[in-house]
Amino acid sequence: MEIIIRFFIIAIVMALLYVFCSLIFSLWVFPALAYRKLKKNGLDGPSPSFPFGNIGEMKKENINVKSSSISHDIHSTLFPFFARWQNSFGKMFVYWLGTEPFLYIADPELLKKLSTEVTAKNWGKPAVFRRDREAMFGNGLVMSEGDDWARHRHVITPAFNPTNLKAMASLMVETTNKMLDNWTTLVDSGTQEFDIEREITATAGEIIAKTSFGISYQSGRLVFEKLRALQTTLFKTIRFVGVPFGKMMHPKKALEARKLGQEINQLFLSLIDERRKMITGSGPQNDLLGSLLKQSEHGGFTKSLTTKEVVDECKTFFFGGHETTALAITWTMLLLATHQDWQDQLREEIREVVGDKEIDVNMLSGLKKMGWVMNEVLRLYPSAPNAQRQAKADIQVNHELSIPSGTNMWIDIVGMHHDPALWGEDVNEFKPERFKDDIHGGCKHKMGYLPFGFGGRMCIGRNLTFLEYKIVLTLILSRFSFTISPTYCHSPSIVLSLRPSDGLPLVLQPL
Ligand code: HEM
Repeated sequence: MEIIIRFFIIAIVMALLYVFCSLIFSLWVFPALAYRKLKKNGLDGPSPSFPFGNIGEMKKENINVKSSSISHDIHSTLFPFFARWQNSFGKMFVYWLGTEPFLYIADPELLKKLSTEVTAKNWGKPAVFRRDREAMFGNGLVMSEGDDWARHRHVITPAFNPTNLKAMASLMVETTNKMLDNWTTLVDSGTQEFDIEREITATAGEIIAKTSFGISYQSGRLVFEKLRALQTTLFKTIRFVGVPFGKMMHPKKALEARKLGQEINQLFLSLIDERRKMITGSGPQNDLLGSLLKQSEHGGFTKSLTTKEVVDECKTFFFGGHETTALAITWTMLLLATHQDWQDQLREEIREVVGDKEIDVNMLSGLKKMGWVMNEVLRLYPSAPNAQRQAKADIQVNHELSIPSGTNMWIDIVGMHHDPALWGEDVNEFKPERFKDDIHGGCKHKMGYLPFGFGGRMCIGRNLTFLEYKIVLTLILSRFSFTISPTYCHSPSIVLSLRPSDGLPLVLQPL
């Protein structure tokens, strides 16, 4: 008996020792070794402290600046710590989120070199974010890696072919007109001020619900509400991403996020179930969900997605598909409200290109100035303000830089879009004409303008966005003029995407 007890105690001590050593290695030794390797390249950065890394400084400086005047110099207000560290360490340095070192990159030349060294399939996403955002994206296209990513991308790409996009256009027109009819009724009954962010987000939500999932906004509302609640739960609390056991600092929020994630999964599972029953019929199944299901039923082993993967893609598209586009249109409305000359120019262009005719997809390419405006808005206010990567193997960039496998990278898109060295001294001014004869807007480096990301992992939905952006804006500008409300407070903030913290109140006037 005594021997058994002794054996039992030794086993427990060994197990505890193993857990302790694993923790020390994963939280201390491995990150420190990776850091040393990075530093050998001559990289510097702010000094971290255990176990928070540089999170303390970042939180302290991250004050939500609200102002009645509108400055587009948002990098220094959104990321004051990055702006400060750039001044001290340059456009590439190492900082720490908890016990995870991150290579900060705002140098387009380095990105170009990395892109030639690493193919899309071999780029990973930082494990720390994959875990943190699991409830939101699961292992959908945004977060998947390697062969999984290639398979998902292969299955999803056909859903965005020009024929499918064209078929979505009439639903976009119909849904936008419904919003505008409602605005007309409200203006007639005395309302002048509208929260445009809320309006556009609801309409973009309705568009994605109809075009991607073949459901009404009403049916999709529960999903939207839960996704929004999940987004707020995940991104609005003081978070400790990368800090060991960071989720335990907000146990209630972590549980809430998990529960919301499971409820959203369940909602999508019933949606998929219903569509699976329909797919045996011969009706058109060319929306996103129809395409995914068709592929998973008939795509063959190498091309198919499991039901769990289809759910993850649905979440990714429900969220990514409406929020980013809605925000691009919202920021455009702000910039046009404060630049009446551009509002007039776009209206004139619409008169010339569309006239009194119904909008036709083929006309949209003629809206050149609208394209410049969109590019300039996405430069100043990129809906996706950063991109993240993780090296899946050692990367050697010429003889200059050696990045060890496992290195996390943070690509500061806002930082590059607001860099005077790349754009000139007028970098923070709204000047759509930059894009007149140049798709890079006169940026001194082709990789300095990345609103839709880069390389093979570039945004899969960008053509859908161009289509929706031009249709919604054309219809709004044809029926309303707008000015900024005196109650507007300029306070861009990041809740995963870049958004106006307090909405966008505009005063509308029917034309
Ligand atoms: C203004 C609108 C949009 C912006 C600014 C935007 C921005 C981006 C950016 C920067 C990336 C690259 C992220 C990275 O490299 O880590 C990306 C990827 C992605 N976007 Fe978008 N996006 C927009 C609209 C859309 C729409 C409408 C959809 C879907 C309907 C969508 C779905 C995706 C997906 C699935 C990926 C991951 C692609 C991959 O990794 O292969 N996006 N987007």
